[in-house]
Amino acid sequence: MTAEPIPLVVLTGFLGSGKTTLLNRWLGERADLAVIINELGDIGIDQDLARRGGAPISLLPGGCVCCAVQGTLRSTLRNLYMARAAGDLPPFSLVLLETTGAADPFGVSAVLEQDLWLRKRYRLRSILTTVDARAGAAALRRHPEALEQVTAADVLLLTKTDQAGGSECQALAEQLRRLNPRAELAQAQAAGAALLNREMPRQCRITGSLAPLASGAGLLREPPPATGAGHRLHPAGLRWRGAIAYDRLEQALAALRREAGDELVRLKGLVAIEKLDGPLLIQAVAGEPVELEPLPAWPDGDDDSRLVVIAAGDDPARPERWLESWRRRLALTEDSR
Ligand SMILES: Nc1nc2c(ncn2[C@@H]2O[C@H](COP(=O)(O)OP(=O)(O)OP(=O)(O)O)[C@@H](O)[C@H]2O)c(=O)[nH]1
Repeated sequence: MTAEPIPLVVLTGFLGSGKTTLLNRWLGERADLAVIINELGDIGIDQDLARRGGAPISLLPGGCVCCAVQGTLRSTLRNLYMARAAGDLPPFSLVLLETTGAADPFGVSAVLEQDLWLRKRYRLRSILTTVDARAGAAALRRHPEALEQVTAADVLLLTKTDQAGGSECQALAEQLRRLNPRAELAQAQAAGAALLNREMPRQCRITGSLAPLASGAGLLREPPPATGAGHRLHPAGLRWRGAIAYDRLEQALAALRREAGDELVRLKGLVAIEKLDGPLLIQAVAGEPVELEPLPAWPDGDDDSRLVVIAAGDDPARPERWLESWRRRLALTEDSR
């Protein structure tokens, strides 16, 4: 085999930090990408929001590529390579992997390092990490996953700078430089898809938890999970049929946020609303206001309403309970989970 390995770029960043938004922009700028989208839960929303264009998009639901679905990442990369070689896919020149917002990017590089077949055919080109200019500092304090993503980055991309004050951005930028002095720091808004071509010198792999370093620097206020404890971020999803009235949706959202408090780190949904043709896209990041956007049509003809919530904490069953309350509050009957 003489062909050059295909470059792989990892796009990571904490939950809701703007990965899919950036991915969509880049998909509009270049047509030579193959994309893999990894989602924490079984019900995907990002895949529906990703601008299709001509790019082949592979979906990896059900857990993080760094741990739960490492095997699926391996087979997805193999399949992509074989399909390209057989001419079944356009001759893409780069694979862009959007991780979940909870992923450890080193777990992704481990997949390539440990698999000889893949190592000959793919080359990790760079790790790009989005950091929310408003919510990023709190995420770094609360979630070890956010810290891992920042420390692993070759490029740190500040998102939502349009919503943050200058001093807020400045303070976060200084914190990021301290945490990862090796990484380049840029505004996501100014980062064009040409960034994907940049070859980053590969750093040595850091093994073991980085959390003690950060705790020492006074960055982590909450204890990190014990080694091997897995993520403390838990997804749950619900699908149902039937449109609901807009005011009932508003009430249900308010009740969900009251019940969940600051354990709710991410909420995404596509919901059928009475008198609307397409779905209402619902998004919220931590304590930020809920964003609602009517879409003109249901993606891929799948017109089930669906809602995904992601909770932080030690009780993996909590988000299921929030969705149970949601279902009862809205009297949803045709649950097709
Ligand atoms: N104002 C503003 N909003 C943004 C920007 N980037 C993303 N958002 C909003 O932030 C929310 C989350 O954006 P996504 O791109 O879905 O974030 P993500 O990192 O893919 O989210 P997960 O896949 O759930 O981890 C959405 O409501 C976006 O519209 C930005 O630069 N400015």
